[in-house]
Amino acid sequence: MRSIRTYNAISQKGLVLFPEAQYKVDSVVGEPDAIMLRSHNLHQETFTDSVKAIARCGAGVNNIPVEECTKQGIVVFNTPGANANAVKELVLGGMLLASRNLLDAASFSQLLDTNLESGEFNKKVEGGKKKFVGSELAGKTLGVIGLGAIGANIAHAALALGMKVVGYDPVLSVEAAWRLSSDVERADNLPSLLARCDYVTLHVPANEHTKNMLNAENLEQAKRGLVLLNFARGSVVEEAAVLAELESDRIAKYVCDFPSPALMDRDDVILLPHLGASTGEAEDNCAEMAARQLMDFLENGNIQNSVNFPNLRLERSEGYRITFANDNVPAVLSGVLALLSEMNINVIDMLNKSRGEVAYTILDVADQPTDELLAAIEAFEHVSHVNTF
Ligand SMILES: NC(=O)c1ccc[n+]([C@@H]2O[C@H](COP(=O)([O-])OP(=O)(O)OC[C@H]3O[C@@H](n4cnc5c(N)ncnc54)[C@H](O)[C@@H]3O)[C@@H](O)[C@H]2O)c1
Ligand SMILES: O=C(O)CC[C@@H](O)C(=O)O
Repeated sequence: MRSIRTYNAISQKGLVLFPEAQYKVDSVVGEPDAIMLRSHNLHQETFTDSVKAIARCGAGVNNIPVEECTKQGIVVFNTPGANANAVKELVLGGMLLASRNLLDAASFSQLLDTNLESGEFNKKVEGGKKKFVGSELAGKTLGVIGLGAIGANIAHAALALGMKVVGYDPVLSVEAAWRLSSDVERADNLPSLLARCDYVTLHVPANEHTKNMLNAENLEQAKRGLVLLNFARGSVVEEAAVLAELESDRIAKYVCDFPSPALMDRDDVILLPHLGASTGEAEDNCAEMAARQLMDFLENGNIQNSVNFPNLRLERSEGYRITFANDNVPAVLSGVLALLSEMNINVIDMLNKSRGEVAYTILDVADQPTDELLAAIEAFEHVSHVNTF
């Protein structure tokens, strides 16, 4: 019986995929094979030796100590793209909240005096609406910082709304570049993007390279009246710089999915409670994807959508499977293959990939691996986490 320790409210659509006869899945299991979570912070936690994998139901992995996990041989997964549509729709909502003064207009309507007779009531409605005159998105320029799953979706939706789109993503993957419309203009740096855009939205991961990527220095270059949207993480903007530019009216509105005390009680800030991925559809997608990836890893040793291990998947053929991780140094795989050859064990199929300092191998062999064989592989210098399936 394998066990999965869960944190946060994870959609049942994902959890029910684990067959009850083979998996115990709950929030209290003691020595889990894997952890499944959403935004729970794992940075202060220690992992028992039983933990082989962690699956983040979502995109951001800044709540997981990924480097430490790599050192411990724990494979960390996320679910790329699974909540991208939900975030795209909320960002469009955020743009409209800002451009049409929707929150103030809605509270004005809620507070209308119900005791007025109908003529007076309608006069109040028609008289009040002048305060909420907005502007249209069509014809305006949107800057998208980070053109991955969410950024690309937003860029395409904005083009469909008649906006011009400028993108900035110096580390864009080839696959992401293929998905992107050629109508998205490229900015070579952040000041040039900020100077051209009426709206700017951030969709980068939170890490040491993106910390305070919008800051006092580059926000000074922003077009006056900018609407800034942050549905990435609080840390990607320098909050004090945003507040200063709100004071100077260079930034007209800041729409942010990550409330903080300094941002509260301001007419020019719209705060949402980390709601980007909170749709039934996105929660289902993320949980299903995370559960499938965990099962494929725990049952077959396949790795899909890992953020710290190489991604590799080998269809099960006949025979038995051995997997192992190793430091990415020469002669480890050849040593293991020589050992198999000495023991007269036929390799049916094989896959080996490396990522940074880690390599991972899947070997399908004809004979059932004995404990001695597995121990001999584990005894190789640089090899760890030998498994058989
Ligand atoms: N508000 C929410 O609820 C919510 C939901 C989902 C994701 N997010 C956040 O949004 C982030 C992006 O999600 P995604 O699914 O689009 O991820 P993704 O990996 O598909 O895209 C991220 C993009 O950022 C780019 N990037 C990385 N470093 C960069 C840098 N220094 N400058 C410019 N671009 C850079 C990458 O090349 C990639 O194209 C997540 O990491 C997460 O923090 C928030
Ligand atoms: O689980 C959530 O509600 C948020 C997920 C989101 O922040 C992500 O990074 O995918």
